[in-house]
Amino acid sequence: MRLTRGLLKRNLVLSALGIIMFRFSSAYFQKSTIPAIANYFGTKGRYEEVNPYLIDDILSVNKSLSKPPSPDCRAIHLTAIIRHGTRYPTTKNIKRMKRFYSLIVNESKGTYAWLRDIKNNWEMWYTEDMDGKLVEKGRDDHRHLAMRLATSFPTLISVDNFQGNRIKFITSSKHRCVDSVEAFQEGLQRRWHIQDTRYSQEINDSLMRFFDKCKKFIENVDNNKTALLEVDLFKSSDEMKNVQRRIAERLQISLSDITPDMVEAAFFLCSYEFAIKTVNSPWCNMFEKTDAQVLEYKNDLKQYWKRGYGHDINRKSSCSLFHDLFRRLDQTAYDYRFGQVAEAVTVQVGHAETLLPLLSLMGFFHDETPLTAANFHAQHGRTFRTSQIVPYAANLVFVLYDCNKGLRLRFLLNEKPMTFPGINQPDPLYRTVRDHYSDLLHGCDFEKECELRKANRRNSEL
Ligand SMILES: O=P(O)(O)O[C@H]1[C@H](OP(=O)(O)O)[C@@H](OP(=O)(O)O)[C@H](O)[C@@H](O)[C@H]1OP(=O)(O)O
Repeated sequence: MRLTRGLLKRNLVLSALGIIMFRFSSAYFQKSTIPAIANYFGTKGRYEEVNPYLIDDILSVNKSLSKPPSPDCRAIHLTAIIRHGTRYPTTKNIKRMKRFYSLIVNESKGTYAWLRDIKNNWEMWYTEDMDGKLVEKGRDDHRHLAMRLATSFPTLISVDNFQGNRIKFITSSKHRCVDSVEAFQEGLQRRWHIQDTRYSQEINDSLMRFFDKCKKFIENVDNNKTALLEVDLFKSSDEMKNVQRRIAERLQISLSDITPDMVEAAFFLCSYEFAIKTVNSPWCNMFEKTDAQVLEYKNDLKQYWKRGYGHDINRKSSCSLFHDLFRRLDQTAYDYRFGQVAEAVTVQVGHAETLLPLLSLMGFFHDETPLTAANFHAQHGRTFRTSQIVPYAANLVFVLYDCNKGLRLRFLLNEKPMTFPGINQPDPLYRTVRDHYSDLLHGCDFEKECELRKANRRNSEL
């Protein structure tokens, strides 16, 4: 009897050790497939790099998220504004990637092992029809996000609310967003083990692609070649020239062939192979950390001047989404006081260029010194770092609570609590937030902000 008990104990200890070793080795393996430059991919970065704990357990949640501000508080509404999941490159970048790959195959004389690997074992598998479509990993991004949010906010993201049509879905018309919403709904169905009752979604580009409807943005930024002057200046900066020179030397290709666009195409190949296939491909060995920091800054300059603080109209074009958010929160506050909350949850899916202007309008990630081509070295500590703000499936979550002392508003970015700029307390009273943004709430009129002045209109009519 004692012998059996001893054997049982030994087996239990051995199997526990086996589980620990397996988890350690699989976590180690997963981490070892992560390129050293994975934190510099900007808007082409994985969500997992922003929340590394998800690498070990994709359904892991931060318990503090679901803890109400105080025991007397009850969550009454949640709005989530989410970027689509991981996608294929756009056609523009697939063309560049193809050009660079053939340059390597036909011209490179370099002898690095990773270079031989690219030339002998890697095949160009991207095709132009992929054009930014959602990939399977991108569906998983949204399925898992839905499951985590349902775990964190079970009284709001619930079967009853889902089947009672109190969870509303709104999306950009782009296929990557429509497919992301469907994946989000699949995630909820899996979480609750319910059959495939595909939920409807509202396609609303006025909300999720407001930048396409803002004449002043289209005229002054989208179609204005000088709007991204700082990006162009940085592409011919010494920092970029040094990256080009180092890449040309590693590849043993003429420097004149290694343009900034070609270097970025190789950088994107590394980021897409990793984001789509979770492969640390030989493309990543082409870059050192210093190269990646320069290419990250180039992308941040593009986002800053096209979607962020660079031009006022970038953030003003998001006035429609800003007002829509606070209209929903106000409506919930009213419904809750006088009856049942009709819309417990709103899930809105858009793009990096949906989230960044809204974050800028609300004052998040505002560096004292503007990002320019000339201050790359001074901006190493910048807060406007898209790698940390808008990876695939990035999400802004606003949760409204009813508490004894009044309504409170919690804000989470990528499942991390954030304080509103200028309101240095977590879960502030909702009226404090409304007071803080009163100028925007009483102004920020989309039609007025986006109206072309007569002079501009005369030019655009010429
Ligand atoms: O460099 P690409 O062509 O990938 O740029 C895309 C945008 O991707 P991002 O710059 O954000 O990585 C894409 O944004 P997404 O959030 O939908 O991925 C945008 O919709 C697409 O039009 C391209 O932006 P661009 O400003 O037109 O280059």
